[in-house]
Amino acid sequence: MAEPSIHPDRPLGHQQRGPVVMRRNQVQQSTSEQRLLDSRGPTDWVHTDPWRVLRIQSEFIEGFGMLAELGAAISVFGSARTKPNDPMYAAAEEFGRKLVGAGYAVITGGGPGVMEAANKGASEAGGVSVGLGIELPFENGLNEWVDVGMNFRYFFTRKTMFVKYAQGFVVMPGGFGTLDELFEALTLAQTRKVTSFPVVLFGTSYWGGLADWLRDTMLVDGKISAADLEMFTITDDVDEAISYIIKAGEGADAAAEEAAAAAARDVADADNPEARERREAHRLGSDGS
Ligand SMILES: C/C(=C\CNc1ncnc2c1ncn2[C@@H]1O[C@H](COP(=O)(O)O)[C@@H](O)[C@H]1O)CO
Repeated sequence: MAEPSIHPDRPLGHQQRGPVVMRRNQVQQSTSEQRLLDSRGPTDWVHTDPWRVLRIQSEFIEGFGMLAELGAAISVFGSARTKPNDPMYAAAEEFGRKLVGAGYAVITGGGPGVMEAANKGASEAGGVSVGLGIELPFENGLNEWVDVGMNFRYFFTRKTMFVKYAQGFVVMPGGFGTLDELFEALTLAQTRKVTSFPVVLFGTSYWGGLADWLRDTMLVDGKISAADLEMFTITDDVDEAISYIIKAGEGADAAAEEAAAAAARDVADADNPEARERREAHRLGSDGS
């Protein structure tokens, strides 16, 4: 015997799902909501790609939500293995403190080593100390100096946050993870996927060999251009690094203001072409050309 219709106003053998009509043997015996609320049934869908896409989306949403109002920030990258007695640990801590002094929030990977040191310096200086952690098989969790943090499941979502919310990068000595983050930043800037930002490689003896190879091999072999080598600077001086970042930030602000003024002029000129001609004539007259 047929089950009674769950929609008293619709006949058996007829089903409407949004704009879709189903009749006769196409009628589903349960509603979407029933299936959503029913905990029985197969669970392998949690390991399927469509479900992963939703998890990835939710990481972007959580990350964007957490960082949207962060303000100016600098990402500090570097080895997870740097010990507290290493001079680079002290330097990263100094970076954390001085970046906060210069008005920046500090973003790290939220892990141990250099990340912990930079978070410690930033937190102790009373600034915003951000940790974007990553779930790893040998999970350590966020270091204790992270004041605003999130643990990401996916490296690529997390890397988007490092780039989207930072106005510059400090790269301390590190391994594969650090190189990955450095070259992601350089590639995005080189391909104009992001506005160019300052990148400081800290530690001349550590990074010097890499810089030499980039110049003597990559550049000579035509795999990069000379301008690409100007996307970063190398130093052993924290104050010099911070001045470089601040100066680049001022340059970027001035360029953004000029671009906004030019856009406003374009809009005004579209309404008033004579004003544009007068301005152009004045410019040509005043520089003598
Ligand atoms: C290796 C150990 C723990 C790893 N824990 C990490 N937690 C958070 N972020 C990490 C971790 N490991 C690497 N990263 C990211 O890569 C960069 C450092 O990698 P490297 O290979 O050590 O240079 C760093 O900036 C992080 O974003 C146990 O000690």
